[in-house]
Amino acid sequence: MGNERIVIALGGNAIQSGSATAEAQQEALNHTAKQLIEIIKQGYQVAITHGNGPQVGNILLQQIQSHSEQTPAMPLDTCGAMSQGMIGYWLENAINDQLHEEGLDKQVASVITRVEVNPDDKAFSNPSKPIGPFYSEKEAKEQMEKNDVTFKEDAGRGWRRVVPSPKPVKILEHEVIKSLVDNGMVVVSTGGGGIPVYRKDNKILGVEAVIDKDFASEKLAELIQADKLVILTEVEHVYVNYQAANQKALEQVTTEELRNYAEEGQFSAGSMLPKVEAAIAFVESKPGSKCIITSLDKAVEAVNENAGTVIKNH
Ligand SMILES: Nc1ncnc2c1ncn2[C@@H]1O[C@H](COP(=O)(O)OP(=O)(O)O)[C@@H](O)[C@H]1O
Ligand SMILES: NC(=O)OP(=O)(O)O
Repeated sequence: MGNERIVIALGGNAIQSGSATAEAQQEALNHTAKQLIEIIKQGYQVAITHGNGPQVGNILLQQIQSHSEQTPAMPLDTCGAMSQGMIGYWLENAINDQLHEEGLDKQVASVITRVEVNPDDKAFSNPSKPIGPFYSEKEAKEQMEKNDVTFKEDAGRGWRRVVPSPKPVKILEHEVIKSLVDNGMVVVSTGGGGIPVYRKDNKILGVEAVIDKDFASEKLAELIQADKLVILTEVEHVYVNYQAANQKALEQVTTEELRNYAEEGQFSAGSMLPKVEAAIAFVESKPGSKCIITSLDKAVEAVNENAGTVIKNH
């Protein structure tokens, strides 16, 4: 098991579990890196991806709030690139410190990753990806009246701005990422689902959107021929009847069972549903592969299939 290749997708709380200050996020990532290092120590080849919903939303707000002729606001694709640089830098520091502390002779690198999307994706006319801070319903509705922005309720947690989230089609840097992993590097890539780009007249152009990191991580896992996709989030399991009196944790589940639960509407759009869809797509793309969805603190047990929701073909 230990020499398997795994893609580990870090969810929101692995980066920002409380305050949004640089110090607090770096602290959260130091904790995350401790889990990652335990996995690396077991001999797994690890490619790390991460979300950027809170961070890219905050960067966008900073652009809007300080916009002037001298300090022009940057577009959303560029904000995505900034979030990759920022989180990649923090992760490099955190993982580097842990490698050093454990005396492991390994290097960590982060790759600014562009992900091609279809400019005609229907998602461009239906913003759905929650980013940035949470607001009350009243605040959200006031902002929607004043500005040309959309807010939606996010899985019972409050209201957030939503932006288009086209499906990832192609990871432009996947060969670079694969060759780094092949050479034993710990690689951080595809941050925030990748920077959304499209091709026009043989040129690559950025587009204002935020790709779902679970879908992009699934694509990466396929392209680098990973054995496992591990999605780390806030909850220890995927549940049916989530938050109801008869809530039940899923421990071992087939893609067929999971698809049936999804069709029953068991998983919220924009939070658990993309993870479930990514899990099904990955497991069905490669015989014998598995996807595990669990919390950050269960990551070490989960890679060995001793915790979380393990999704498999049969
Ligand atoms: N059926 C379900 N089982 C487990 N969690 C669910 C379910 N439906 C919705 N959720 C919500 O999905 C959240 C995870 O999605 P999200 O916060 O978007 O992930 P990320 O960790 O990638 O930022 C959980 O914290 C939980 O609140
Ligand atoms: N880009 C993205 O999916 O980010 P989150 O996982 O933080 O929402």
